[in-house]
Amino acid sequence: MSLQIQMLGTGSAFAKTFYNTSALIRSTERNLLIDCGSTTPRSLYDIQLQPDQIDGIVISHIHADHVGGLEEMAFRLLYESNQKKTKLYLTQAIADTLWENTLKGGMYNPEEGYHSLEDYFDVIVIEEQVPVVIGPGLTIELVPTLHISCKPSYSLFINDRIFYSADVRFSEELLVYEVAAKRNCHTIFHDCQLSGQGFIHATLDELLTLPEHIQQRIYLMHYADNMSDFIGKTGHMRFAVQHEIIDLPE
Ligand SMILES: O=c1ccn([C@@H]2O[C@@H]3COP(=O)(O)O[C@H]3[C@H]2O)c(=O)[nH]1
Ligand SMILES: [Zn+2]
Ligand SMILES: [Zn+2]
Repeated sequence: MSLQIQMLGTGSAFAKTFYNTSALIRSTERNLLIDCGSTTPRSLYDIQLQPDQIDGIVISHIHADHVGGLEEMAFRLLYESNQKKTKLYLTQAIADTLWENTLKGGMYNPEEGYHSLEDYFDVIVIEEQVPVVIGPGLTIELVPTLHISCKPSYSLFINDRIFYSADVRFSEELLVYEVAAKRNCHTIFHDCQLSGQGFIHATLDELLTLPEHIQQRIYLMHYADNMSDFIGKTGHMRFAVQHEIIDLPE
């Protein structure tokens, strides 16, 4: 079973030379999008992938750099792809707030029969910390992690062996004990704030405190436009490169 991840974007919320951080998991039978930020539809256009070629979208939290492209995806499926609905994987906490506080403004249209998230997406509510089968050889698990204290936010385990942080504060406990020791993840995609204090994201300095054997598994993502100033200064960690396709071991 072949599994690949293609980084659709590797930039922070405010980056202008990189798209918002988002990834495409490509398994033999499924294309699963992790997050769909404001710039994600443009990135999909670059790689010649149409919205109707995406089998599902999993949402980590509702900042615009992670969900700002959902309205375009849904409207294009509706008006350009014969009312096709894509699967939307999220927790109940995210589902409630995503519609009421983010999408309803542009998408509520009772005259045409569009009242809720379910009118646009095939909504699949998933429990926290319960692996869900997406397709043959592909499972995901959403685990609650700390980003903005008042907002629900999740990181992902893919097939239990790949960790994708989305947006999190640095947590040595999570990375050393859960991700590395307990789950023995071979590949880690982690957000990285390159400079300044990390109030809501992991900073490069914090990630550099991790042991070498964990750093070696880390691809840095969600970085700012000055990323090139930090090439060679990331210890044993690599920068994920936009649009690169990474083969994931079994
Ligand atoms: O309490 C807050 C709320 C937001 N912000 C900024 O807005 C951005 C929103 O997307 P993000 O989560 O990728 O990154 C966030 C930060 O850059 C912040 O610094 N502190
Ligand atoms: Zn973000
Ligand atoms: Zn965020």
